[in-house]
Amino acid sequence: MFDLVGYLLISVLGSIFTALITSSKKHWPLWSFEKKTILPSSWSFWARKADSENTANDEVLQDIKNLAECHETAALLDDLIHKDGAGEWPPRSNHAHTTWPAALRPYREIYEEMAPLLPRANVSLDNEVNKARITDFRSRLRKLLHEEVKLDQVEQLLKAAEAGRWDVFPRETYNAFYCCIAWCRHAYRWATIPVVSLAQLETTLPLPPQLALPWRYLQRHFGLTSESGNNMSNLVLNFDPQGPGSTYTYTLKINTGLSDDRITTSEEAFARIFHDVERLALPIYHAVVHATTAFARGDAAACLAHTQRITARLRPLLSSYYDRVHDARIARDVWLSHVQGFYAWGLGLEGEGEGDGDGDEERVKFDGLSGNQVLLFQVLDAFLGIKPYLSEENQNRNVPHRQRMFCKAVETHSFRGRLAGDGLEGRIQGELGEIVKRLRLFRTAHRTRAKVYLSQPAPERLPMTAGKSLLKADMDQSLEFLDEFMVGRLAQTV
Ligand code: HEM
Repeated sequence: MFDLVGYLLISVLGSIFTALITSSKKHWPLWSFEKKTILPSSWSFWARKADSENTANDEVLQDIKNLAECHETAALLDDLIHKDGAGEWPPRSNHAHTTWPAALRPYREIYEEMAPLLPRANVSLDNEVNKARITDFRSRLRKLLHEEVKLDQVEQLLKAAEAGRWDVFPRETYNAFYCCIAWCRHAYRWATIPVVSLAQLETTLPLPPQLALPWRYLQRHFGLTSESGNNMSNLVLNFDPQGPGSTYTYTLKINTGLSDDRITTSEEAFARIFHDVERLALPIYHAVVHATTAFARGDAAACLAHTQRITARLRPLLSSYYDRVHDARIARDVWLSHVQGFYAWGLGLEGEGEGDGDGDEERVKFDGLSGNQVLLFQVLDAFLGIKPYLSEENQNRNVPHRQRMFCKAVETHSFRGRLAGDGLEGRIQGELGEIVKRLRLFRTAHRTRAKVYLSQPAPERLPMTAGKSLLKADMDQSLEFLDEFMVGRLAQTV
């Protein structure tokens, strides 16, 4: 009897809450939850789902949309998914270029033609040979771009997107185009893989207008200032959900045509981690939003359940790193030369004309991609109240604006410092401590593994990481320099 009454009561209250969060209330920041009001809500539904690996993504996406009117964190996550993700997370990226607007298709066809010319099985240590390779690659790419691309038509499309005409330039096509332009820019930058010291020592590099002009629009859309690509443009968006097979297809490649499949499988295994991390992170972002919202309305039980979901989901997510960043999946002796170099950048101009060489720009050094741009770690740090790893300048260069906004909101609403030490809040505190422990474990393992990969011999080049550009004169000093960042971050992870 009690069960029935209790059930009815909970159902009625649940419906009231659901009606509230799906109501047309538009001013969520003004809608503050009354402290200590316990409202049954969709939390119990999601808490029950905590163990189910296969909770459908669209249920999560719909729930985030519903919550968007309740809390700033949900609104910003929803905005990120809608605008940068083309409605999904990881972001949708349509690489079926025959479906692209006609003016954009030559870029992908040029990629197909140039990609096999980029990698070399055997690297030369002779500067003259390398100079010829670089000059030849760049002039061929420039020629194709000049002959095939109708830049005014491309610009019309980019302007249409900027004006919100996503019917003309669908967001998932925009994402794949971003990836394609980023690939072409990095290919032009290095012109031969493995990367060689001659190219590393360049300080500026005027890019062909067909690669410079779209980049300005694309970077403006994503709210970024760097000349280099980033974790999103080059890695996460490089997976096509419409490819053959049940998994996402790895699309634009660095080492096309090389017969050593240790190189090609290592390249793909490395890239896939970044896509998988975002795929597995969606339920974590969702739980972060729920836990934050539950705390705001004073519902400690719900907050605890959602915090437990984060801990539970972290294990399989971090396994995508632990299970792949080792020699059997990503071969140590090929990663540095054949994979990592492409993602670096290490030069640039910043300012008015950005790369058009008219003298209004200031010479700066843009770093390339790094794991330090991965959204998940930034969200977890923000949630735990740990200050951001990247400086504001580097965030603005490499972390898309809407990702930054979501992290900022999570940081603003971080409640770790406001919890009581006992009762349910004490248990939340304990659960957050568990997340910190897992992050510390990751950072400890990462420190060791990164060092092993970076200390492989690569006589063709100078010490460099994609995330920190050219380093010290020798590898020992460089590793020491990098270790300071990693040790420093470990010390902050408390
Ligand atoms: C063999 C591959 C890798 C190497 C050699 C490597 C190396 C490094 C180095 C040297 C740093 C510190 C300097 C900097 O900020 O750029 C760093 C930072 C970082 N890396 Fe990696 N990385 C690798 C792969 C990954 C992967 C696959 C992830 C995650 C999916 C990742 C996540 C991070 C994060 C989050 C940071 C920022 C510091 C922190 O939060 O602990 N890295 N990495």
